[in-house]
Amino acid sequence: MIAKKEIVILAGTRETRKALANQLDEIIGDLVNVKSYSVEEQLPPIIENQIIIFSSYLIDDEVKHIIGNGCKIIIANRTINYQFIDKLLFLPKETKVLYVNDFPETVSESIHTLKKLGIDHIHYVPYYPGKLLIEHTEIAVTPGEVELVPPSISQIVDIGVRLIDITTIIRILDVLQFPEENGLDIADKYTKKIIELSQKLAKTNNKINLLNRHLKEVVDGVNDGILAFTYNGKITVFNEVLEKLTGVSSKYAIGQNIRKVLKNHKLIEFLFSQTDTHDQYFSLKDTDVMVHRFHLLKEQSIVATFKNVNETIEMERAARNELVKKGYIAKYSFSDIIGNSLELQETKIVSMKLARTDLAILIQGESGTGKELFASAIHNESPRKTGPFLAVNFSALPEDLLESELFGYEDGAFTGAKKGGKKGLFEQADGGTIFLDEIGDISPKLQARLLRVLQEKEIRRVGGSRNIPINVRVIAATNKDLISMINHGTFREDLYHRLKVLFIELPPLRKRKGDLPVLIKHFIEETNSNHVDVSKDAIQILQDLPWYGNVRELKNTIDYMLAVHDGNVLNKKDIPGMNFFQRNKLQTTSTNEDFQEKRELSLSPEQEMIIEIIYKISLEGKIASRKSISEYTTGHNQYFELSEQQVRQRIQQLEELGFVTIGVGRSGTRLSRAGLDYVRLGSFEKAL
Ligand SMILES: Nc1ncnc2c1ncn2[C@@H]1O[C@H](COP(=O)(O)OP(=O)(O)OP(=O)(O)O)[C@@H](O)[C@H]1O
Repeated sequence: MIAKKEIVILAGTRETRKALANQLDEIIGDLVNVKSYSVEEQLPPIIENQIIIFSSYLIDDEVKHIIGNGCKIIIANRTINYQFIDKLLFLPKETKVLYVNDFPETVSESIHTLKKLGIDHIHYVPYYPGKLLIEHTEIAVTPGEVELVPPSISQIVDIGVRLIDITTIIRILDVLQFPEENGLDIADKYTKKIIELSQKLAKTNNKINLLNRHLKEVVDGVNDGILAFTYNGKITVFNEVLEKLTGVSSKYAIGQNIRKVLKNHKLIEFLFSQTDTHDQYFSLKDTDVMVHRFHLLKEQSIVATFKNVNETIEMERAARNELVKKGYIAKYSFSDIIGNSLELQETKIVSMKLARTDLAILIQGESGTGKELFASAIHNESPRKTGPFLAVNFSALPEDLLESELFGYEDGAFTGAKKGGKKGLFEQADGGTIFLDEIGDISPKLQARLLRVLQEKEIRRVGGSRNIPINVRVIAATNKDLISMINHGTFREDLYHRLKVLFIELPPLRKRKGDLPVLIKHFIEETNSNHVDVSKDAIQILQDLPWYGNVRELKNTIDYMLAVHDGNVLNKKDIPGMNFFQRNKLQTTSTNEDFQEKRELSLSPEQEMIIEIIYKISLEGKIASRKSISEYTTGHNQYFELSEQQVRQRIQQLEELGFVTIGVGRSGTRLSRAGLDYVRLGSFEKAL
């Protein structure tokens, strides 16, 4: 085997030595052995009879002492390292860069090569150690001499050590006396490297195109018009929405000067201005838009967005409708309020008339009489029926929570406040109705705030400083006697008058028992149990009950009976036991109730029934003994069935209350004056 020929590389620095040795190894390594030394590391003793490559003529002085006899010196022509050239190609046009190398000669040589190779879109400022930095640059470009870059420069583009050019390589082969084919082969290898670079660039280019397409789709997909232009006025982004808004095609607009595309001088002035940071309204063709813009300092560009104002209003409306969907909807209308009694019919007729005004309404009525039902029906009958209907219950929430629920809060109003603040119910009910349920439970602090809202028709969020106008109709409801609260100083009279511009009083169910059969039928139908009937005696017993819990209690009773009944009929056995029912009218704040009211407060339905029985028995001329009372209950209503022992207990209680007197021996029990009054005043009209 013939020994491989050998060449020696002598370079100034280790970096250069390694890079050049690698390069030659890669290209002609299969033909020659490559040895390499650098001045910076250690040079060999005298070299004789060798082909020596100098990395540059500049090292001549430093290496000439080791060059012995019979050596052939080739000074390498060096060119830019094509592998990293893309780093320069990606720098924007006209970028000023500091070109850093070790000597003035290498610097000017390199810059010359770069320009000759067509990489002339950037502006090179020469720099080598010892040179004064006069011009300010942010980017330094260096062929592997990173440590020579002045520390003031933050961004370094290392384009790698300059490589030996193809002419030098061909010369080396020539001196080594390789045949011509070898040279061609090498040239191909060299070209292949350059093609690889092109491939790399093409790949990057593809990626960029893809990214650009993607970005264009994103920008076009956005609902707003988007515009970007350089400080010189050249348009770089012009999306589809903006095409529609302006009637100008993006193909024409992009690359064009903004002044040629948008004719509205005020708009252009606004887009360029740096002082006014607020958004502004403009008219584009026939659309009103809200324009927002910001500067991209690094890109020396301005970006602007154009929002269609009509669409924004439409969006707000949709958001409001969404609110309505989320339960802020008035579910009932007057046709849902069941009952044929004169009392209810009259109340409905008056309420319908009041609905059509825009005035505040106070609804008074015992619990379960349908106050919320009426409020909802009034809203649906009012001109605000397409707006939201929001209900808030003053007995359900603590004061602080109620305050922020009602009036909303600003960002950071309190710990845990949602970022960006929150709209309160008054703001959310804009254009609609707010129903203030159990208004009698409102705290003094909230009374003061509510009064101000009703007076000013403005709200101020918790922690906020601006007043927000509101357009809301107020319907309040209470089962408390607000007048007596005013007398006690617990309810503000001025607030009362603001709430009670109009007034509706809902009659309790016991005052309109005629409504019971239709209500019962309605509640049965509501559960889709249309085939179910109610027996006559069950209806009779139900009508006898005092219904202190009103229609809600009746509804619950029917639900119970439907749950426990067998077959197709609700019977008296399905009526729940006495404990199921509300025993008396809920405590109201009242000071001047009459005697009748007092008795209602203290008597349970069972006690009322016993009084009625005693009265009946005495009407028949008989003695109301424990036995006869007990028998009476057995015959009439199994749910009030009382043993003699139970009767004894009950009449003792009634005696304590002053409604009966219990005679000694066989004389039985009689109604007292109060007991007789109770029956005669007719707290309930029915007879057992
Ligand atoms: N006339 C009626 N017709 C049909 N359903 C009724 C009627 N009155 C009340 N209801 C029903 O009775 C229940 C109680 O009514 P609502 O909640 O409106 O009473 P309320 O007076 O607001 O009670 P509270 O004061 O306890 O809040 C509801 O289910 C309602 O639908």
